[in-house]
Amino acid sequence: MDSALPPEPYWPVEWVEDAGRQSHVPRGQLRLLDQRQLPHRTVYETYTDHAAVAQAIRDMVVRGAPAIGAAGAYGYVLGVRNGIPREQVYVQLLQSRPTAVNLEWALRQLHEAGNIAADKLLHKAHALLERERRHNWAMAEHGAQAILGDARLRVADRPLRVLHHCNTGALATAGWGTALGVVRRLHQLHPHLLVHVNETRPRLQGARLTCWELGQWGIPHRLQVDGAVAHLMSTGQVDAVLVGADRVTADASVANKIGTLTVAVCAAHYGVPLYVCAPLSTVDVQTVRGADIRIEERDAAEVVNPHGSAPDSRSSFAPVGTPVYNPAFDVTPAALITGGIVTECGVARHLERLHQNAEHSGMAEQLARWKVPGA
Ligand SMILES: CSC[C@@H](O)[C@@H](O)C(=O)COP(=O)(O)O
Repeated sequence: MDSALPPEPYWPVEWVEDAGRQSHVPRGQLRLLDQRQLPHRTVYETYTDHAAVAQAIRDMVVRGAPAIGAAGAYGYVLGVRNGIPREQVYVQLLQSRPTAVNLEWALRQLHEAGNIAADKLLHKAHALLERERRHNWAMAEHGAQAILGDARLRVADRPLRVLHHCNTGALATAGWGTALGVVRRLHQLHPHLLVHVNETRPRLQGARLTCWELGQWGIPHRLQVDGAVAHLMSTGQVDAVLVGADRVTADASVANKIGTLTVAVCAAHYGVPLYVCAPLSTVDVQTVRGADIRIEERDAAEVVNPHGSAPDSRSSFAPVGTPVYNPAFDVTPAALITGGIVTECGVARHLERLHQNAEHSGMAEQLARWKVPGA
């Protein structure tokens, strides 16, 4: 496999340099693809201050754990460039969304670098994004090989059928993708593939974004409502489940988009292997148990109106004023992750290999404390 990540037709998070001469003050702006408008409109917005970036993350202009990490890093650069106190910039960005650890991880890389100049911070943000993209690519290879090597998944006379929840493609990662990155690589190696796409209520990341990306990549797919999962599995229509993660704790619990736990329970019940695909930047060993993860609760409008705007009597599914509970994520315990956790260093069933390959010295120590399913 070529080690260079192929270019994407679109970059959801990108720093755009201003024309003109270089200076020690980083010129340029952050450009985000407004994911709220997909699949029908491809609109880019530009950002020159950190508060607007924090708002864009909150409003899900950009979403997906690694992508909000990258956007947050560039937001931090903008804040420092604009002379705002670093602590204020850090806290404001950090508070934009609480569950995905990648945002905190990326912000800390910059905030803990000390009082360095904004142009040096910009280099760090670029390096961070490049590294995430490379890791996605490595993860795709590990995941695809693991699935092709999984004896339970050897099918000859029909497509290999994988189920995916939410969106974990290039849009969610600012690069190749995590779980969908594995799907992309799998499709290159084994084109006889069908992806069952969960629509992913309430924000419909599956229907709007995953179907859009799979369509661009030419990967066969079919959309279903989230409630169809048990039926699909009970009728033998799913060979494996692939999902991403927003935070993986020390006990290998996985926070991911609401509905993942339902998929995992069904998969375990019907003996369908479930793979979680996440870079090590999503592993948070400081959080010991899944129950300790802070789950973001979002606005009621998202549940009663698929476009998320304040519902009126015409746009609301439910009677106006209906009380709503809208947790954005749930937590799947390690016992239900029956395939493994795919990272850029290998599949977490094989802990020894993870240690050997861990790129960063500190990571090996962290992984030693990480209890991995099946290890
Ligand atoms: C590579 S993305 C992994 C997760 O971030 C993804 O599965 C997810 O839950 C995204 O949630 P979102 O609320 O759209 O940001």
